[in-house]
Amino acid sequence: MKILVAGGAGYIGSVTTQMLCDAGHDVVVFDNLERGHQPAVDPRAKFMQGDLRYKEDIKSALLAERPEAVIHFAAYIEVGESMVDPMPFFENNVSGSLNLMTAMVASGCKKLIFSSTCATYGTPDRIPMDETLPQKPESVYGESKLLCEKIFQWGEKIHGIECVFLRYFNACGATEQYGEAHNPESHLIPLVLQVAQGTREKIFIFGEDYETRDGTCVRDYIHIKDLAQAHILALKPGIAGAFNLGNGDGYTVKEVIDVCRKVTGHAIPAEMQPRRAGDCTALVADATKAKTVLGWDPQHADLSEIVESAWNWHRAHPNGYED
Ligand SMILES: NC(=O)c1ccc[n+]([C@@H]2O[C@H](COP(=O)([O-])OP(=O)(O)OC[C@H]3O[C@@H](n4cnc5c(N)ncnc54)[C@H](O)[C@@H]3O)[C@@H](O)[C@H]2O)c1
Ligand SMILES: O=c1ccn([C@@H]2O[C@H](COP(=O)(O)OP(=O)(O)O[C@H]3O[C@H](CO)[C@H](O)[C@H](O)[C@H]3O)[C@@H](O)[C@H]2O)c(=O)[nH]1
Repeated sequence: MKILVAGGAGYIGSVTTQMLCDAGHDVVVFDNLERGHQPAVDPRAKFMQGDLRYKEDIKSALLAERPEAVIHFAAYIEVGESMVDPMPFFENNVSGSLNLMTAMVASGCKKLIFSSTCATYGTPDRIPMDETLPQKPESVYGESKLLCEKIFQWGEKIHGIECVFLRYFNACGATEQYGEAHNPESHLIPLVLQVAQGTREKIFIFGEDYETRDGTCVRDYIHIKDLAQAHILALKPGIAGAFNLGNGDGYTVKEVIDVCRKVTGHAIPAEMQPRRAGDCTALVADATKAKTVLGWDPQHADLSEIVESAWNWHRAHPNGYED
């Protein structure tokens, strides 16, 4: 298939592009490079620099390329940042998505796969979390993603654009070629690995007073190769709706740091800090629907293996994509 990947120069987009190319798809990456890296774009894909906030950029890209499907990763992604400076999240995530859907209608593209998130649920009433839970986001980031889902649902109903919402839990890990290089970095595992690499003195733990087994937040960490695989499966005609993507194993922040200590052999000093605004207590997936409907079969569920893949990438690329 011919596929346009919006945000394909970013972390999850780069690995998904790599795996789409491996599977023989014809890929066009559309990215403004504000948070992504051109060297992270698989050379087998065509690269187009453009910004979803500018209607004409995406409309002309879709009219020129006429992809059969769009995979949409392009967004601002940090929960903490969204609680300090909220409006850019609505501008980029919501109006960018609105412009994308408008351009898809104009170009006749009938399939969208959207990077949604477990942050759209907020702290759930029960764990593990399936797709029937109410969506009550606790952060601006989560709210912005929920608004996108709603826009896309109307696009599906009225314009017949088949929409898949992949609600990821916490993406992590790397392939040999592509890994996580956000600047500044905010995600737990790469920050912990920076301590092991000696570029950061210690890791701050945001909150020790949550109602969890050791007081720190619980998350479900999922390898980006497994995430990427779900996008490929979701391309199949007839697949639509929301799918939670996680392993179903919850790890506290302290447990993640311990796994990183074992993998790296580094002591990794940690210091307690107050809670970070917008963080939910515990988010763990029930991915039964993805397994049964998509045929999704995650292959890299072991957290030590995930951390090891990230550690290998960071050691091979100590300056991320800046070399
Ligand atoms: N990383 C996670 O754990 C996680 C979890 C759940 C959902 N998600 C979602 O997955 C998607 C990808 O996340 P990521 O970690 O790869 O993020 P990322 O920041 O690495 O990648 C996002 C990419 O989109 C591009 N982009 C942003 N706004 C753009 C715009 N207006 N026009 C064109 N390009 C634009 C950036 O330059 C970047 O290359 C995001 O939508 C995010 O909300 C991520
Ligand atoms: O220096 C740090 C960084 C993070 N954490 C904690 O580690 C956990 C994971 O935090 P991340 O920043 O790595 O990930 P988030 O769970 O905040 O967010 C990720 O998953 C979300 C869904 O929950 C969103 O989709 C978002 O895009 C994606 O970045 C949280 O409890 C956070 O408070 C720390 O204690 N110290």
